[in-house]
Amino acid sequence: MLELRGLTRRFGDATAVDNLSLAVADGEMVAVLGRSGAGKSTLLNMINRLIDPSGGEILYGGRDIARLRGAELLAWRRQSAMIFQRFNLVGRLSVLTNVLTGRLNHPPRLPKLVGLFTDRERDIAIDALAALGMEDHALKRADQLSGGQQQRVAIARALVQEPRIMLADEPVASLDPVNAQAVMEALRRINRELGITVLCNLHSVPLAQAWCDRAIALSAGRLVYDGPVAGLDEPTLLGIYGSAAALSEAH
Ligand SMILES: Nc1ncnc2c1ncn2[C@@H]1O[C@H](COP(=O)(O)OP(=O)(O)OP(=O)(O)O)[C@@H](O)[C@H]1O
Repeated sequence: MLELRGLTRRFGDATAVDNLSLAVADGEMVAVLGRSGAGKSTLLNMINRLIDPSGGEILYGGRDIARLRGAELLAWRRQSAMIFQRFNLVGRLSVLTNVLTGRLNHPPRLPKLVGLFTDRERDIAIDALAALGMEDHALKRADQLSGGQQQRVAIARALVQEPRIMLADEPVASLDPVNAQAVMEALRRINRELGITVLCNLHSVPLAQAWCDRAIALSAGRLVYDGPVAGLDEPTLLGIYGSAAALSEAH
């Protein structure tokens, strides 16, 4: 279980995440909603420790993640894989090689730096591509794929880290509706079939309602909703987004 207690991040005088407390059970799929600037990215970046909290605790399995250093911090980053809006694949490399780069931080590291992956690692990478319906594309150059396919490869690259949690920051924001659905479906599948906890920042309320069980919503860094996506009725959404205009942008 992931538990946040009084989690806070300030940037100068501004408070991006403000005294946030909540728990996420293993295997949940949670949408993180809120207007632009509400603190969603800061939240995920703190969980992965790309950003250090100003205060509060991030507990996973009873350990305070906010205090990890060195090898323990690297191990945590492997366990809590991040997905970004930009897929950051290397276009001229094959899909399979891109996925294998997700293993670079797994020991032994030296052979991998010169491109030597074991057969087992190749099997893990192929399995990850298969879990995302992408195994037939393994030998193509990454830049030959559509945006949605590239994002699924990026998710496969994250999967080979063998994470417990997937932190997805606007994973479909740059995709057309068809590709956005395919990527959300892929996240849902790895959540259900592999039991990986998914926290997913989304700009689209309908996508959250279609693919997630639970939503949490932030407004100016504060938690303003935490409950089932079915509870996101019009008055609740107006409260989260502040105005009908802001809400209509989230549809
Ligand atoms: N490195 C930084 N330095 C200063 N302020 C920052 C920094 N990162 C975030 N902020 C501020 O913190 C607040 C929350 O930003 P954050 O990016 O977490 O919001 P968000 O909900 O993810 O927004 P978006 O949906 O636009 O990505 C904003 O006011 C932002 O300007």
